[in-house]
Amino acid sequence: MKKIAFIGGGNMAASLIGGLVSNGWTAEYIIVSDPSVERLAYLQHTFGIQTTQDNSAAAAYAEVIVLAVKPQVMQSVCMSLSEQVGSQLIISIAAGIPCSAISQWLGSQTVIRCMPNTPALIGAGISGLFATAVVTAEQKQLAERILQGAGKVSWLTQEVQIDAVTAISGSGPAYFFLLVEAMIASGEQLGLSRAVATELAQQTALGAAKMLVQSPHDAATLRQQVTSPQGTTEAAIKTFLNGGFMALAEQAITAAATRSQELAQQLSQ
Ligand SMILES: NC(=O)c1ccc[n+]([C@@H]2O[C@H](COP(=O)([O-])OP(=O)(O)OC[C@H]3O[C@@H](n4cnc5c(N)ncnc54)[C@H](O)[C@@H]3O)[C@@H](O)[C@H]2O)c1
Ligand code: PRO
Repeated sequence: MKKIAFIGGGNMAASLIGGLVSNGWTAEYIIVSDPSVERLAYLQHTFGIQTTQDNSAAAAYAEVIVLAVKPQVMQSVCMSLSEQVGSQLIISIAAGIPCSAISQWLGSQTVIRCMPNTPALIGAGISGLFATAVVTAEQKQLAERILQGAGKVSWLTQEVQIDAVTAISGSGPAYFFLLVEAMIASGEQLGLSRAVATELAQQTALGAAKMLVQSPHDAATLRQQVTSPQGTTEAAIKTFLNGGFMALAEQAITAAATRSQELAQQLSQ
């Protein structure tokens, strides 16, 4: 078991820490640094881990450093840690920041870039991972063990693929939440109470997601199985498709990937 430091203790760090602890990682081997005293108190209370406001102390303690601050502060955080970084494995979860920038700011080549997603909080996430050439097979295994508590892990062969991962699974939960918001609003308009519309939409999302992962059929077949000829589903699906749903979804997801590339250009200069 390795000592892990999380630099930044926000939502995503808490999701990953929750996964680690519930998978049996010793809480005393995890330290998190964050400027917010309240946040640290919450993390300490919830997971029993060590906490500090001093990023350098956390980095010096650890064998693995997980960079979990917002992309906009990553440069200053990394540069202030360069003295403490030696042989540790670095795992960055920041959107848009390339390994080359992190290596340059920290003075370390041993970098894995990772794009998790918020279902990590309940162990149902998926992370896309890219390792630089110097990262060993053993270090890749260690990164997998750290991230598996949060869900599945998928290795990428080219760093540029992280932009697509960000657009599909990183941002993806928000697309489903948006559809559920629209379903609840429509349910209310059609005369249901908000509570009933919410329960119907939530359980439908859960059932559909479970079918997607458990059924041998693909999404299109599952959709066709709900859609009776000239029935109610067909009326809705036709309205979606005639309104340009497929093109709009592709446009939206491409916008996320493009934004990931833009962040990489802006934040790594
Ligand atoms: N939320 C997501 O869906 C998601 C998904 C994948 C990747 N990410 C990436 O994860 C990273 C963290 O995102 P989040 O959603 O957890 O954000 P967040 O705002 O919840 O967490 C960021 C944390 O960093 C702390 N912080 C700020 N300045 C700091 C400093 N100088 N040193 C140490 N800590 C500092 C903040 O107090 C905060 O607790 C981002 O880089 C984001 O791109 C987020
Ligand atoms: N949340 C981050 C963003 O919106 C990265 C993927 C999900 O930028």
